[in-house]
Amino acid sequence: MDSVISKSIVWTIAGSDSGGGAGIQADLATINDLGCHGCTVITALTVQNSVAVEQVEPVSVDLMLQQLNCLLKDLPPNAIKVGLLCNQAQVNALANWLAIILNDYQTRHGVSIAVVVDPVMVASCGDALANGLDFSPLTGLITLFTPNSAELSVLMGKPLNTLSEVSHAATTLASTLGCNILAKGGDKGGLWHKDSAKDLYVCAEVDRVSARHQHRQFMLSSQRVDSRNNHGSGCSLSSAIAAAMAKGYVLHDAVVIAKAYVTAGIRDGYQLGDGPGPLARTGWPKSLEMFPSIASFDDGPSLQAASAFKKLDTSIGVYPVVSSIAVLESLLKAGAKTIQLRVKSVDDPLLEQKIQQAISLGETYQAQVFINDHWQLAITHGASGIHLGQEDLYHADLAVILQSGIALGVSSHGYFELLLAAQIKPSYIAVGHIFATTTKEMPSLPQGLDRLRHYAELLENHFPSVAIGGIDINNLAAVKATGVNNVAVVRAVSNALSPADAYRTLSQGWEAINVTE
Ligand SMILES: Cc1ncc(COP(=O)(O)OP(=O)(O)O)c(N)n1
Ligand SMILES: Cc1nc(C(=O)O)sc1CCOP(=O)(O)O
Ligand SMILES: [Mg+2]
Repeated sequence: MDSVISKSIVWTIAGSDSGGGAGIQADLATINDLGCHGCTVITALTVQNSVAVEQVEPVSVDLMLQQLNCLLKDLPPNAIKVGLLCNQAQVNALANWLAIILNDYQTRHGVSIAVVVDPVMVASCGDALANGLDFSPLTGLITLFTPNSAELSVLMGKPLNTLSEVSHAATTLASTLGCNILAKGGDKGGLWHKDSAKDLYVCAEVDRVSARHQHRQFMLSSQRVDSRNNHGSGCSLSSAIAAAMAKGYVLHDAVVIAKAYVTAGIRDGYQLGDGPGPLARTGWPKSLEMFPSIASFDDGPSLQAASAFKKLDTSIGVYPVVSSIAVLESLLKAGAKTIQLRVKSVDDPLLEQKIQQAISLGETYQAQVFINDHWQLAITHGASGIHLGQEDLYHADLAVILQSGIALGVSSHGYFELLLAAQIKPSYIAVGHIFATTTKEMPSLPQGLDRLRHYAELLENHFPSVAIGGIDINNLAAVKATGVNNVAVVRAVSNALSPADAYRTLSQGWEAINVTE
């Protein structure tokens, strides 16, 4: 019997690099390395090695369209990366084709296909590949456009020497092309920095991410790797973004995954010819150190803490999140040593009283009581900890919480938010929602167990991890098998006939599950 392997499909519409370091060849290496299947629509044959581009021969528009139509019949894409387009006829034809196909997919299947466009103009050896193209026919069809500083400058028709000039240009381009922009700073333009590889991410509108992270500009900085073996880094970055989106990651996550992938690839890159060598292929990024730091590049606050928040006194295990003081007390009696009070009604007249009672019960039962959201009241009444979501972080005074010596837990929903949370150096990081939940409306989709495994691995040896969302006795073993350290539960305990019994069963179940490597 044929084995059934389900792989996301990424198309790369780009030029062949006979030297194998960039173009279609780098795209395929990246797409395969990140666990997707790559299909190619070749726009040009380039005659090049690591030192020079000797010839560029565009394919005809007809041949480009034949490749697109042939693939569409049998291997439809989950995401598309566009690299070298050689002439205006190719841009126009691709734009017309995409306009019909993307619209058709949206109407017939309710699916939007991500399109990542890397406007290739110059090879890493410095030789020109394409020039003077007008990308405006692609307006409204692109998810992310990824020019480097030199390309952005050509597109805007003026030099961009400072960060604010780059930001202004990227914002203008985002609005004219109707897309998000990743302005890359690797090429010694206005974003270049000798110690860090900085990219400016201009988020216009991104599906399924917190409203807090929309319409924002972020500076993504990775440690600059001092290597000239970076041939194909732009191609690898854009195809890695497309691959991550094909796997269902939101754009914010795809961008940081791709940046980590390229940083690791340059770190281990190697020389083959006399010019810049290719990136190493290091697989799905698993080490937190490879990921960029994220800073606001607009009027939003940058999430950084001067030092680490208090370490947890004990490991948590099953972490009940409750709204009722009666339930909280019954769970403390049943042996819960870490618990959260989560009162969401904004005008609850008993809010402060409930917080005081919860904290005092925690003292009675020698348990850590975390207070959700209400950080000032938590400090005033001496809680063990505070839990804040990504949105809450923008209202809270992290310096004051740090100074109070109280533990801080932070929520995250994907790689981007996990990195923001990690920058604060909290006491634990929660990742959610793992399964569907009715407890709370979420902008994001459920993360699922495969992603939880990635997050748990990324956080290991850095921060305790907590999984939340739809966790109950039926999926407890599968959740623990991901390597996550703790689980937070709302309905599985609070909606039970006896919350105390439900807690005991979950907690004993959790402790009894042996996780083997
Ligand atoms: C352990 C844990 N994880 C996540 C959350 C959710 O926090 P937040 O995103 O701020 O949402 P609200 O709970 O405030 O609705 C949590 N409370 N606890
Ligand atoms: C409060 C909360 N925060 C989530 C997150 O993903 O940040 S999911 C969630 C609800 C969890 O409830 P239940 O265990 O009933 O599914
Ligand atoms: Mg909150």
